[in-house]
Amino acid sequence: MPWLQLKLTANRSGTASIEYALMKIGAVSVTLEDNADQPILEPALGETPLWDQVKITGLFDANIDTAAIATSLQQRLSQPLTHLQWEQLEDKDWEREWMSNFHPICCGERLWICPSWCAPPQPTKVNILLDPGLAFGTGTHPTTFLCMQWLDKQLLDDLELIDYGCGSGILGIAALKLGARRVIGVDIDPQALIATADNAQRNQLADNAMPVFLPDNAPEASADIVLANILAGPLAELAPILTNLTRPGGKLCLSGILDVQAQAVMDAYAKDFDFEPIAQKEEWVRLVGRKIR
Ligand SMILES: C[S@@+](CC[C@H](N)C(=O)[O-])C[C@H]1O[C@@H](n2cnc3c(N)ncnc32)[C@H](O)[C@@H]1O
Repeated sequence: MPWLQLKLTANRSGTASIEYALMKIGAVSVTLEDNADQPILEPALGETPLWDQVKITGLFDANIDTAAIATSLQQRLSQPLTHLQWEQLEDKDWEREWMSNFHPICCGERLWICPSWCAPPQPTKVNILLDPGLAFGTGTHPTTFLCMQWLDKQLLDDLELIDYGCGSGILGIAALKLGARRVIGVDIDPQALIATADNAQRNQLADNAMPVFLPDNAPEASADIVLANILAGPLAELAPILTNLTRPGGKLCLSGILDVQAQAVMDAYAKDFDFEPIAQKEEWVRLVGRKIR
């Protein structure tokens, strides 16, 4: 079934009321995007909290009366709306749309990520077979790639790791296939825990090699390496927890951080960690620190 998208732009102050009005008049979803190529910055780190100009898209069933919807939207708002644009959107299997962009990826000397439906191009390398399902983590995103590149260079034999914010389980599974003894996966999203368990099985890992937990149920025992690819704000907030989970002398690998946010995140961990030089891919950085006490 095709859909209709109503597109319009608004300034920052008008966005919330338009979003609310669109939902009230029957939009099945509302999407907000930056209209001026400004980075997403998080208020917790003292940066600009929102974009100045926002592109708003309301998604509607194709059978609606577009003129009636536009009138009804305008009646709910105090500011006049201009440049309303309707576009048809063909239906697709949206949950699986990303699959067409997911190809085998080489992450260094040893490690490859392969979609579960592809034959590995280098069968003798360490291939991670992956179907992220509805969870984040295919390696196509720079934040995941930076962590995979780091893991590729580590000697992990017999080490214990924690993959905090495990998503598809990609990082923990890679660590296990590179020789780690055990990885604990933690995520706030139950879908991620399912995806991680499925991917661990797909990669023929032993049943108990990567147990997964919601944060409240996660074991408090520390590990040799803690990986966390989340976002700068949550990483800064999680500093006490991730610090406790890293053994003295152990390493913490943080990703999901924009270059402009790196210092603020390092500051949150500075008391307990010595950081290596920052690695960067596009506007994203990876921070690796050794726990000094
Ligand atoms: C960017 S994805 C990373 C997934 C995967 N580790 C990777 O590197 O591709 C971030 C994951 O962290 C999870 N997450 C976000 N906030 C969290 C929190 N406070 N505690 C645990 N997990 C969290 C999300 O549900 C998501 O699965």
